[in-house]
Amino acid sequence: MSSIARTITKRLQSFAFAFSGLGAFLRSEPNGRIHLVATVAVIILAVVFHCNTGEWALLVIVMAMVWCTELLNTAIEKTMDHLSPDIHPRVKWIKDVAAGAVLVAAIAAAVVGGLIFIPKFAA
Ligand SMILES: Nc1ncnc2c1ncn2[C@@H]1O[C@H](COP(=O)(O)OP(=O)(O)OP(=O)(O)O)[C@@H](O)[C@H]1O
Repeated sequence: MSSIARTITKRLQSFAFAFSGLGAFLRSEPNGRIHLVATVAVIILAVVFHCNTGEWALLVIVMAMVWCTELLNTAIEKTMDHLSPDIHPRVKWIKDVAAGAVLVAAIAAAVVGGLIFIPKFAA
C-alpha cells in the first residue's frame, strides 16, 4: 500500500473510532440520550420558527459546547473510576470541576435558547 493510501486509511480509521466512541457514549450514558432528545427538539424548534443563519450558528455552537463538555466529562469520570476506584477528595475535585464545565456550557445554551426562542414564542 502506498504511503498516501496508508495515511487515508489511518484517517478513516480515526473517524470510525470517533464515531464508535460517540455510539458507546449514547448506548451507555443516560445523559447522552437526554442530549440527543434535546438536540433534536432544538433543531425542530429552529425549523418551525424559521431561525435565520445567525441564530442557527449560535444554536449549533452552544449545542456543540454541551456535547463536547459532556463527552469529555464522561471520559474524565471513566478515567478516574478506572485509575482510582476508591473514594478520594482529589477524585471528587477532578470530577466536580469536569462537571462544572458541563454546567457552564448548559447555562450558555439555556441563555442562547431563551434569547432566540422566547421572543418567537411570545410573537
Ligand atoms: N472516587 C470518588 N471520590 C470522591 N468523590 C467521588 C468519587 N466518585 C464520585 N464522586 C463524587 O460523586 C459525584 C458524581 O460522580 P459520578 O462518577 O457518579 O458521576 P455521575 O453522577 O455519573 O455524573 P454524570 O451525571 O455527569 O454522569 C462527583 O462529582 C464527585 O463529587
